[in-house]
Amino acid sequence: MSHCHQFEPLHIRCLVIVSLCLGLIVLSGFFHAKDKSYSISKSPEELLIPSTPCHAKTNVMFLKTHKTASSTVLNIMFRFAERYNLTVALPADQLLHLGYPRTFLAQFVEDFEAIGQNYNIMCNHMRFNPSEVQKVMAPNTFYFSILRNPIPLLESSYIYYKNNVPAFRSSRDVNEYLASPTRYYRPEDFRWNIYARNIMWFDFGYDNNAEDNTEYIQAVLKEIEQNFHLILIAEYFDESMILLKHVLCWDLDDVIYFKLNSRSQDTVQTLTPASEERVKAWCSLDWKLYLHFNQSFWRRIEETIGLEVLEKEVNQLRARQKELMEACLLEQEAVGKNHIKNKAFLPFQSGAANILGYNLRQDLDKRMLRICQRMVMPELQYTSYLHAVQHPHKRRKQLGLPLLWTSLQERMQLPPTN
Ligand SMILES: Nc1ncnc2c1ncn2[C@@H]1O[C@H](COP(=O)(O)OS(=O)(=O)O)[C@@H](OP(=O)(O)O)[C@H]1O
Repeated sequence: MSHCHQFEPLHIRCLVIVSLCLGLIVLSGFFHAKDKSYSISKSPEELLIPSTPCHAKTNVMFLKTHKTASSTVLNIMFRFAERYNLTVALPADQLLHLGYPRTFLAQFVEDFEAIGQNYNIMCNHMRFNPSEVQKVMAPNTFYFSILRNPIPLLESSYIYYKNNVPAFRSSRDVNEYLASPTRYYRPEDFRWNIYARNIMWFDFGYDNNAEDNTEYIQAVLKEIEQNFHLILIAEYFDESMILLKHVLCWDLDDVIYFKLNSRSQDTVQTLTPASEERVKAWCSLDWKLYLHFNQSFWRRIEETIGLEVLEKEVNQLRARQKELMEACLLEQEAVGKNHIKNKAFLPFQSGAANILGYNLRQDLDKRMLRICQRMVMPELQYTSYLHAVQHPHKRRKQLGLPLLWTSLQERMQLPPTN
């Protein structure tokens, strides 16, 4: 600073620099006025360019399809709901899903009779039924969903539902099942066999055993395009999050995530090339659904943000994710079910899968603990927790997990619910 007093031009330059800095600080405060729940360093470039000049959309419906990375999206949605104090359309009473696999009805939502069409967020599993969803969600709601390549999806589904799906139970492994699916699959076993064929088609509300007919498929694709504003692709999860963030006008921080509901590598089976081809034929409705929306996903990127911005922002997302993982996690990765120390964070285990979870660092202060807990909170625990917060007078959901709610809450050190 002493240089500033020596030479007049330098003095003026210093003044200009100081006022510029002050201006920047004020501006950055203005553009980032929304409560940032954790502070991750921002580059000077980011401070100069306001990331959200538009208005964040807060009425959002996410159709949670099965085995498509949808639990990670649900966690993002729940955190967003908490940040803005939004009302979530949660499963009623002891339901953990919105009536799935029954076709959705508004009465499956907790307190629908009292709250009516005033929910902001809806994202638990359901079988889509637009007219009933519209009774719950406001007319200006944004609808989106996610699809995954049916080949890895079927393998994931096979392992996860191994013990429940008759078609899976009676085959030795996924390759054997795919070698002659009709030997194991009986459409009459409707309740469980939905996971064994065209599960995404079913989740969108259609008949997963329908004939593969071009006219019918085109009609369904058109209807989905009318009902949904955006369809994401699990294989391009980070790209999907960036597109979502732009379309919803959310902050980058809103779409930072830790991968949830993944499996240990030793519970993944390898499909033979022949099996991969068979999935395309056996699940041809899902295959066509996926091909169609994979194309429109990339078209949408080109029409909106473009590949250059996409790449830049995907890198930013990964950098922030890494920062947050270092801040929150004991190990820098997900760990097997037997290595999860705090059983309150144990994800629901199913079939032959070892579903991974996370261990938090021991030295987190209160604020970071709150943030990190939410990043790793599995679907059922988070659903149950939000249900208790939103509906304090209702009976708490019995999770069927080893812990009772009270000890779950104590161990997670979550804030009181009323
Ligand atoms: N971010 C991200 N990117 C790519 N893939 C991801 C991501 N998050 C979760 N996953 C994978 O999604 C599978 C779990 O899907 P769901 O959470 O939808 O399953 S569930 O229906 O709710 O049980 C599960 O797949 P499998 O591991 O093959 O079973 C997860 O690994």
